[in-house]
Amino acid sequence: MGNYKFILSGGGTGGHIYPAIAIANELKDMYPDAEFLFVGAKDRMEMEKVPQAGYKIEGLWISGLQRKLTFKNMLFPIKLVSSLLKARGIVKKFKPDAVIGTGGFASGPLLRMAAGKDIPCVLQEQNSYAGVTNKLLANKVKKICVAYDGMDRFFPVDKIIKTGNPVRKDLVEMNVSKQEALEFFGLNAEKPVLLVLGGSLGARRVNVLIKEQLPLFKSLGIQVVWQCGKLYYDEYKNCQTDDVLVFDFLNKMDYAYAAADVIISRAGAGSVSELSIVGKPVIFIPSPNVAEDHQTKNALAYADKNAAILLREKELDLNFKTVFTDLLSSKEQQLKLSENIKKQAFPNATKNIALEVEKLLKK
Ligand SMILES: CC(=O)N[C@H]1[C@@H](OP(=O)(O)OP(=O)(O)OC[C@H]2O[C@@H](n3ccc(=O)[nH]c3=O)[C@H](O)[C@@H]2O)O[C@H](CO)[C@@H](O)[C@@H]1O
Repeated sequence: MGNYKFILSGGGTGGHIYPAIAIANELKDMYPDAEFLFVGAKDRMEMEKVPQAGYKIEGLWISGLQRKLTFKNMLFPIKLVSSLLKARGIVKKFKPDAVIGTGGFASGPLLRMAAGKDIPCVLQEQNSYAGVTNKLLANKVKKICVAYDGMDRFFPVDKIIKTGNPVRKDLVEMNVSKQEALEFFGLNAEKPVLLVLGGSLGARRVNVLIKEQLPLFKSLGIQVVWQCGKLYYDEYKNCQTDDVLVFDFLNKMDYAYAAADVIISRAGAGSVSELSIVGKPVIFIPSPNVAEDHQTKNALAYADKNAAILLREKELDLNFKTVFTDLLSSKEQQLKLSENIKKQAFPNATKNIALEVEKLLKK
C-alpha cells in the first residue's frame, strides 16, 4: 500500500468547507501517512478555516457567476481560464490518488481537471437541491454521496449513494459535558441557555429578531449565546451583557451545542445534520434567499416529523414570541423534539464516504 494523496476541494461557505475537513480527518485516520491538499477560492473563508484545521490549501482566482452584468461578471471567463490552468498545474504536481469535491465554485475547475486526467473523483452534495457546480461535474465523477432522497432529479442514479452529510468528529463524539461548556462560556448553571446560529456567515433577519427579543429573553431569565456572523458583529457587539454573549463566529461548536438547552438556527444542510446528532430542541428559521428555497425544504422535512419547529421569516413578527415561550415552558415538547431529531442523524456518514473513496483507490 503506497502513501496515498488526496485533494479536497470546496468552499465559499462553511457548508462546503466543514464536510471537506471531516472527510480529510476520516481518511487520515484510515491512512495516517496520506498526504492532503485542499483547493479553495482565494479570499474566501476556506483560506482561513482549512489551515486552522491543520491542512494546506491553495486558492484559485474564481468566483460564482452572478445574474447581473457586472464588472466582476465580465472577469468570469478570465478567472475561469486562469483557475483551470492553475488547477491543472496543481493536479499535475500533487498527483492525487483521489479527489473529493464538496461543492462551491472552486471545486469546479479542480475536479474537471482531475477527472480529465482519469483520477477518480467523488462528489459530496449536502443539500436536498443540488448545487450548480456539482450538477456540472456529475458526469465526470465516479460516485456522488448525498444526504437526501430524490437526488436522481440531478444526478445519474447509478452514481448516487445516500450516506448523509459529514459532521466533524468532535461533534459526533461530543466529549464536552454541559458543565464544562457552561464554564467555558462563563454561564450560570441555574438559567437555561439559548444558542442562536445564523449559519457560517450569520443571518441578518435572525439577528434583527434576537435583538428585538432580548427583553423577552431577560424576562424569561434565560442566557443567550448568539453567533451573529462576521459581517454583523460590529452592529451587535454592544448587545453583550453577562447574560447575552455575542460572537462573530464560534470556533468551538462542540461547547456551544453542549451548553444549549434550546437552539434557534438557520437550516443550512450542515447545521441540520449537526443538530440531528446534537439532539436538542431546535427552532429553524430557514433563509428564504438560497437556491430553490432549499433551507425551507430541509426544515420542512424535519417539522413534518415533529423533529423541529419551523418558523418562516415572514411569520416571525406574529408567532415567534408564543412559539418560543411555549417551547421553553414545556419540558415534554423539548423532549419529544430532541428524541425525534436524533432519529434523523447519520453518525456514520463521514466513515461511509471515506469508504467509498477507498473503493476507488488503485494502488
Ligand atoms: C446562505 C447560504 O448560502 N447558506 C448555505 C450554506 O450554509 P452555511 O455555510 O451556513 O452552512 P451549513 O449550515 O451547512 O453549515 C454551517 C457550518 O458552519 C459551522 N459554524 C457555524 C457558525 C459558527 O459560528 N461556527 C461554526 O463552526 C457549523 O458548525 C456548520 O458546520 O451551505 C449549506 C450547505 O451547502 C446550504 O445548505 C446553505 O443554504
